[in-house]
Amino acid sequence: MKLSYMSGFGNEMESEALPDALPKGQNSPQNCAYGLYAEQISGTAFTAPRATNARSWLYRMRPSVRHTAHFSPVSYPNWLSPPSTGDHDLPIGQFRWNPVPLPSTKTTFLNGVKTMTTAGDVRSQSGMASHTYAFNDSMTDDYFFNADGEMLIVPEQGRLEIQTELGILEVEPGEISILPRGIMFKMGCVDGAARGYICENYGARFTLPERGPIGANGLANPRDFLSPVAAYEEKDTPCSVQVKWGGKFYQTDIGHSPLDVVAWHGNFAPVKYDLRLFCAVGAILFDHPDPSIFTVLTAPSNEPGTANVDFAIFPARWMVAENTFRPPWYHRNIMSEFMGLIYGQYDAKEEGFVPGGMSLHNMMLPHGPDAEGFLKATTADLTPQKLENTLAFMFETRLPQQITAFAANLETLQPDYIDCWSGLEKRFDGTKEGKK
Ligand SMILES: O=C(O)Cc1cc(O)ccc1O
Ligand SMILES: [Fe+2]
Repeated sequence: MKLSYMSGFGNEMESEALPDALPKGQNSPQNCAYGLYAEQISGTAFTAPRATNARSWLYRMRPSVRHTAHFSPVSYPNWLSPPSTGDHDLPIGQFRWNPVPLPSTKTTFLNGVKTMTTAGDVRSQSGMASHTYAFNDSMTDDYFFNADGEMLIVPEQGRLEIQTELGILEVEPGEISILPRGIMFKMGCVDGAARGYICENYGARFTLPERGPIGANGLANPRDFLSPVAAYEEKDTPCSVQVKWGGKFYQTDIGHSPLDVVAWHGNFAPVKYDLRLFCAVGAILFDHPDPSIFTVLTAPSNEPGTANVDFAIFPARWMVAENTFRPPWYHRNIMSEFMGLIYGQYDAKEEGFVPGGMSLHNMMLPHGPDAEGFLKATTADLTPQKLENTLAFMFETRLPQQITAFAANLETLQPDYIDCWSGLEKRFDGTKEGKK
């Protein structure tokens, strides 16, 4: 399906699926056109500063409150939120997993989300969770919203059709989407099966990082973010709305589709972004900058420069640095790094980190290129070289990430991951050249 989008990040947009469905010059007229109800959804406190204030006005067939009186509990046992309880004796360490297998039975998105790590506290609205998803069945009469946080969706396999209150997005591997907190949607899979990653952000919303001396352009450019145009679903048959709220799940019945928004305006809207449009900036003489140079989106905490969670990528790019160890240096990091691979090969790992796979290098735990990668990088001819067909990413948070029991027991966990560094022998032998 060829879909239309509106361009920009965080700017005011407006869209109507029927002519003149949007009120002119005001938000809440005595009567809205077409007999629609006006409803505001706010994504920040009413009084948040203008720079961060986010809300949208929705003109819909029925107000969202038109559902049965009760929310009854439902269970998605593999979708977890922090703080993790009872998991405190889980091992720390460097972890790497092969991809979760695609489901062999009919599985919808909500059943296909599996939490790998959690950080912070969902109820105090700080921290994040890293999930994988794998599903093969589209949601039809059930809809979902996440009151706990926004969801950054990173497909690795299979296109997604995400029908939201504000319109429809199609998102393919190489693209990402942010589904704001509270916005209702149903998730469809276009290609039979879909797999990928989710960062559920409980803190302040993702925004674009400051560019500092980089200037007014580069990195993720705002015009490349796309929001959907209004598209309503008129369906007057029994449906169900599932909710994630306070780390738990609930459902309520509703006699119609909640995606009945005919027109909307505002700056609180789903977006998608093609990571291949990221304008990478890097070293053009020697060394390589910290990976923060590849930050696509950052969700700030109250401590300046110290993100609740950053989303960084390692895209195709030229490597030109002279007399330089070009892959990531060995490091220990106060922030904790959950990584995934969308396609290709990551330059710090010669093997073992595969598309759909995941790794976790937690707070202050050492890591870096594997032994083979080290050998290759220290003997390479340092001509300009293009890293082609590669796209890895990192969810990096200031908080430690606790792995879930699901992740610790996943059959795709690589028990011998640590061995990828065991070939890094002592090369010091008292001579300046070191042992070869
Ligand atoms: O661990 C990783 O592979 C990600 C990473 C890359 C890099 O170039 C510097 C630091 C860092 O954490
Ligand atoms: Fe790292």
